Amino acid sequence: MTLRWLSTQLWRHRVMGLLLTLAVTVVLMLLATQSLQNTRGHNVRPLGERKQQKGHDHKYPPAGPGSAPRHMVSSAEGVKKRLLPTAESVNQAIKKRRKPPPVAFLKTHKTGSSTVQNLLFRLGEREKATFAFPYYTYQFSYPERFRAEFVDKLPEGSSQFDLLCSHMRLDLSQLRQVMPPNVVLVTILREPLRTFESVFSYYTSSVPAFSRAKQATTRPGNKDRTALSVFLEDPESFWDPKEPRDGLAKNPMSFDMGLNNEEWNASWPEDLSHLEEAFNLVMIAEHFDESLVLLGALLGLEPQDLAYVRMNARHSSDMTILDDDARAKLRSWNALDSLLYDFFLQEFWAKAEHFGLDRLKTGVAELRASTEKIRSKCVSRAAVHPSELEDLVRPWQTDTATVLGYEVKRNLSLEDQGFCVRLVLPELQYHSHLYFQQYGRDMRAMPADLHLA
Ligand SMILES: Nc1ncnc2c1ncn2[C@@H]1O[C@H](COP(=O)(O)OS(=O)(=O)O)[C@@H](OP(=O)(O)O)[C@H]1O
Repeated sequence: MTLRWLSTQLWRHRVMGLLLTLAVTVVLMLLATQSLQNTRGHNVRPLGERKQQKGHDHKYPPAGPGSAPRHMVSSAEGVKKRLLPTAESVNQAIKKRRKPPPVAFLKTHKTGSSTVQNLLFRLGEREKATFAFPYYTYQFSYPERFRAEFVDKLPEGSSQFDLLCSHMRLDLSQLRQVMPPNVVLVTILREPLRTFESVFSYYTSSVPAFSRAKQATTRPGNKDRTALSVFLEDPESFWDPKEPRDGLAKNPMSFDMGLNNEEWNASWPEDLSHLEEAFNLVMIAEHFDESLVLLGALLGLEPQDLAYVRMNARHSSDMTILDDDARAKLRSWNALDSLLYDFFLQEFWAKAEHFGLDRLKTGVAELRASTEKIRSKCVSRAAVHPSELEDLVRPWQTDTATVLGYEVKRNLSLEDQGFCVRLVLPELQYHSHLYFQQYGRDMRAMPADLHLA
C-alpha cells in the first residue's frame, strides 16, 4: 500500500515536472521569438552608420548607371538621426492580405522605373519577400546580357526568390532559371524621344558615345551647340556598336529588353512577339497611374499600396527642349525604340479595354486619392535640390544632371516616419538597406578586374 502510494506520488511528481518543463520551454521559446523579432527590427541600421567596405569608392563602373553615389560612401551625419523602423511595424495595422505572386520587374533606364521599383521594394519588404539581388552592387553586371549566375545566393530558409527588380539587360531564358514558374513579368516603357533625351542628359559622361559628342562641343564651330545637338548631327561617328557601354546610346529601351538595338533584322519581329508572350504587363510612363492600377490588379494590391512619389526627376534646367529638327533626328536614330513603344502602347490599351475602361477610371481616381493623402501626410517639400537634402534621401547625382528629391515631414510618429522615409527613399539607398536586411552584410564591391574596360 505504502509502496503503491509512493509510486503514485512519484509518478505525479514526474508528470508535474514534465508539465512544468514544458511550460517553461514554451515561455522561453516565446521570449526568444519576440527578442529575435525585435533584434531584426533594430538591425535596420541607418544606412550611413554601416561600415563601408574597403575600396567602396571604386566598386562600381565609373559614373556608370548604378554607380555608387559619393554621398553613400561618406559618413552620413543627418542619416544617424533617422532610424528606419521595420516595414513590419509600419504595417501592423494593415490586415493580412493575399500574398502577391512572385514578380520580376525589368528595370529599364530613364522610363520612370525607379518609381515602380520603390513601390515594389516597399511591397516586398512588407511581405518579407526574398529578393533576387545582384551578386555585385546594384545591378546585374549591366550592360552584359543577364545570366542566372549574376544573382546572389538564395538566403538560408528561403525556398524561392519572390522579387527581382534591379537593372539588367534582359535574357528571358536566364531569368526564368532564377524566378519561380508562376512569376509575373513586368516592365515599363516611355515615349522614346523623352527617354533618349533623359538618358543622354544623365549619362553624358559615362556612355562613351555621348562623352565623345561632349568633347566635340569644344571644337571650333560647335561652340554654342549642346552635346546632344552635336551627337544628333552625326550619331554614327560617335557610336561604337562593339562598345558594350554604348548600349544605351541607341534604342536604349530595346537594348534593355534584350533586343537587337543596332538595326532592324528579320528576327526582330519574332523577338518582339516572344516578349509580348512573356510579359504580363508592359507599363507606359505616359499613363503611369493607369499602369499602376493594372499592376495592382495583377498583384492583388489595394489603392494605398500603389501610392508613390515621382522618383529621379531632373531639374528643369537640365532638360533640353527638342525642336522639330532634333525630334526628327532622334526619331530616326531610335527607330527601333519607336517600334517597340508603339507596339506595347497598343498592347497596353488592349489590356486596359479588357480590364474595363470604366473600372480603370475608377481605379485611377482611387489611386490618386490615396496617393494624395499619403503625400500630404509624408512630404513637406517636393522637387528639392540635392544640396538641401540629407544623405539618406538624396538621389544619386551625375555631373551632367541634377536629380531632385523629397523632404519628409519632421513631426511624424516613428511608425509614420518609417513609412514616409521609404516612400521617398532613392534606389541605391533602398537597395542597400534591403540587401543588408536580407544577408546581414553590405553589398559586395565590383572587383576591379570585372570592370568593363
Ligand atoms: N510616375 C512617373 N511618370 C512619368 N515619368 C516619371 C515618373 N516617375 C519618374 N519619371 C521620370 O523618369 C525618369 C527617371 O527614370 P528612371 O527612374 O527609370 O531612371 S534610372 O534609369 O533608374 O536612373 C525621370 O525623367 P527625366 O526627369 O526626364 O530625367 C523622371 O522624371
